[in-house]
Amino acid sequence: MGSLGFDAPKHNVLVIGSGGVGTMAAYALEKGGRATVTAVLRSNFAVVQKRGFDIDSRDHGKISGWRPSHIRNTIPNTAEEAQLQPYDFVVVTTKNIADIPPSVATLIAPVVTPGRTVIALLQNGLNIEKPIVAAFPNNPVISGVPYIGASQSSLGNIKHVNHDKLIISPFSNPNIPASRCERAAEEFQRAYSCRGVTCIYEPNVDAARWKKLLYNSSYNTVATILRMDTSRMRVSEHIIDSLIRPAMQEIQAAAKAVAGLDISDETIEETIRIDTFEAFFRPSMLQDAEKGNLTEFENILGEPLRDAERHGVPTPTLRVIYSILKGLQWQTMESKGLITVPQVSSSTMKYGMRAANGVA
Ligand SMILES: CC(C)(CO)[C@@H](O)C(=O)[O-]
Repeated sequence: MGSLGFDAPKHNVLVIGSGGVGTMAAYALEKGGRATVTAVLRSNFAVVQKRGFDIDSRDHGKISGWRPSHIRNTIPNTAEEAQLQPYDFVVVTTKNIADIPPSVATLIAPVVTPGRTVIALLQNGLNIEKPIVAAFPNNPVISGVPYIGASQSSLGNIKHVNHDKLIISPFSNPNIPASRCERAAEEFQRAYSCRGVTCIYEPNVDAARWKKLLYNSSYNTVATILRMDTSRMRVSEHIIDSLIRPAMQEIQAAAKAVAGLDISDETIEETIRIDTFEAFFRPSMLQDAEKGNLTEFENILGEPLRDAERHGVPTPTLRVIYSILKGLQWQTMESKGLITVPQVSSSTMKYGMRAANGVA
């Protein structure tokens, strides 16, 4: 295990992304005492450099002025910055926007030491490991499925409303022994574990990922379309009965057909009630949309939908939700200048035309 650096007193860990999930991950890793964390911050860098994070956490209480061991406003380059030690773990907590570059693989390339760095994807969705395993064939890639309800309410202010439960699993990588990926996942689970959080090792990555999709494919997506918190959806009843539960049941059928998993009806009902009424929780995809950001709808909904359709599972609810979200993503791309639509009507302006930059 020496080549993974697991014999060192503390792991050298890089956390990329410092919103709710990333900051709480950095906090748990430092609190656990087995990691020295460097966090890569973007929009909140100046604020956090000056006064640290203010965290209001269900598990850790109110913490003022907290910073991880090191913060940076750029992704390091371990080949060019001679003073940097190779990272044992690179933890990715950014949103995974599969349809728009730069990809996660491009983002992390400068910090992955071939054959050494363990890449931990603390992100939602399905098949997210595929491009990472392809780009870094000799590095273990591990899965983190967060249940945490953490968000950045304003720059440097983190609100964390659900108990932090993180499910860690090895992704399969045909190029390296399964036991190496398992040991990497177990070691990360140990490093993340600290008083207040529940970090669980789940050997079956499909079980962890499909179960979380119940929530993400339904609540995240419908909340984004309706701009509505999950408490109001439950009060309405019909949103649950005609959209949320049917979407979850389609994920349940897909999980069975695609991965052989049995998700019970009881699990669906528990997932419908996972947020407390008092939280008036706005799922992360809705928060992204409200900030005018692109959403990770392809990994959260597109991938399970395509897998389901390949296996002949009927998915009428998910298909409609997906099509609307694809339209919303198109609008966001236009507002960000990623798509240019001609403003003057012409003979070339027609159904299916490619927009000026070729994206349509
Ligand atoms: C816990 C959760 C599934 C529901 O609030 C969500 O907030 C999350 O992804 O942490």
